[in-house]
Amino acid sequence: MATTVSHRVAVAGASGRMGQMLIEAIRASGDCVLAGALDVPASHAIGNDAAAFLGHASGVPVTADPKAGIAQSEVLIDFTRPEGTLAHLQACRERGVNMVIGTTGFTEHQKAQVQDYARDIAIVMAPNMSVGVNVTLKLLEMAAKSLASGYDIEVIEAHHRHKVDAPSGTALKMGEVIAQALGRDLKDCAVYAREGVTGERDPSTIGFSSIRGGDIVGDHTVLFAGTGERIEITHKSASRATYAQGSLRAVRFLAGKRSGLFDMFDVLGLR
Ligand SMILES: NC(=O)C1=CN([C@@H]2O[C@H](COP(=O)(O)OP(=O)(O)OC[C@H]3O[C@@H](n4cnc5c(N)ncnc54)[C@H](OP(=O)(O)O)[C@@H]3O)[C@@H](O)[C@H]2O)C=CC1
Ligand SMILES: O=C(O)C1=N[C@H](C(=O)O)C[C@H](O)C1
Repeated sequence: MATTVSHRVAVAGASGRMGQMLIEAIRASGDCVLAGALDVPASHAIGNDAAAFLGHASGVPVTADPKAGIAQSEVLIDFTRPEGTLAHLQACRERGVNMVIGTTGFTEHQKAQVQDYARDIAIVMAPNMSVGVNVTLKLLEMAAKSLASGYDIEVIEAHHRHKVDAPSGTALKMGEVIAQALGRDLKDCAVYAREGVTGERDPSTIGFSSIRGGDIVGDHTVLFAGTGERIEITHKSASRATYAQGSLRAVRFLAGKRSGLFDMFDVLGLR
C-alpha cells in the first residue's frame, strides 16, 4: 500500500547525535520526508547528502544557510545550541516555517525570545521529547503533592561526556514541575552545588547533582528522602530514538497550526 507523505521536515544540526537520529527516523516514518538539512559552516557535512551517513541518497544537501535549508519545508526540527536555535527562529519567522525545539541550555532571556517568536509561528519546545520522561513529569507532580513535608528532594542526572549544559534541561524541568506542585519558585529554592561547610540541609530546597561520563544517553532520578524511607522515581534512556519519535509526534501536532508555544504535554495530551 502506498503511503502519503504529508510533512516536509528540515533538520538543524544535521550531523549531530540527534540530527542523525532524526534523519533516520524521518526516513523510516512513512508520513514525513526530509526537505532540508542545516549545520554550522565549519561542519564536515556541508555540501554532502544529509543521509550519506546511512549509506543512502536523500537528494538533500547539508547547507549552512538557514533560509536555503528551510525553503522547501513546513517545519524545522532543531537540536543544536541556543544561539543556533535563535538564528533558526529568525529564518523560520521570515518564511512562515514552524519549529520543534529540543535544544536545551537556554537562559531566561532566550526563553522569552522564543516566546516572542511564537506569536508568529507555531513552536513545540521541550527539554525532553520522550513519552516516558513526560509521563515521569506527571508522576513527579503527584508525588511532590503527597510528599510536601518531611521529604528532602534531590534531582540526580547522568549524561554522556559530550554534553555541554548542566543540569540537563530535563532535570531543570523536573525541578520546575516539583516546585510548582509545592507552591515554590525554583529560582528561590534550587541548590546547584555543594562544597565545604555547607551547613545542614534547608528542607525547602531542591538539590541538583550532575554526572558526566562515557556514552550515558540520559538518566534522571528524583529522590524524596524522608525519615525511615526513601522514594526514588527514575527514568533511563537507552536510545535517542525515543527523542526522535517524540519529535515526529510534535511535527504531526503542529500541522495546520499558525502560531503559539506548545510543549510535549500538549502533544501527548497530558495537560
Ligand atoms: N529535547 C530532547 O528530547 C533532547 C534534547 N537534546 C538537546 O539537543 C541539543 C543537541 O544535542 P546533541 O545532538 O547530543 O548535540 P550534538 O553536539 O551532537 O549536535 C549538535 C548539532 O548542532 C550543531 N551546532 C552547534 N552549534 C550550533 C550553532 N550555533 N548553530 C547551529 N548549529 C549548531 C553541531 O555542529 P558541530 O558538531 O559541527 O558543532 C551539531 O551538528 C542539546 O542541547 C541537547 O541537550 C538532546 C537529546 C534529546
Ligand atoms: O544532551 C543530551 O543528550 C540530552 N539532553 C536533554 C536534556 O538536557 O535534558 C534530554 C536528554 O536528557 C538527553
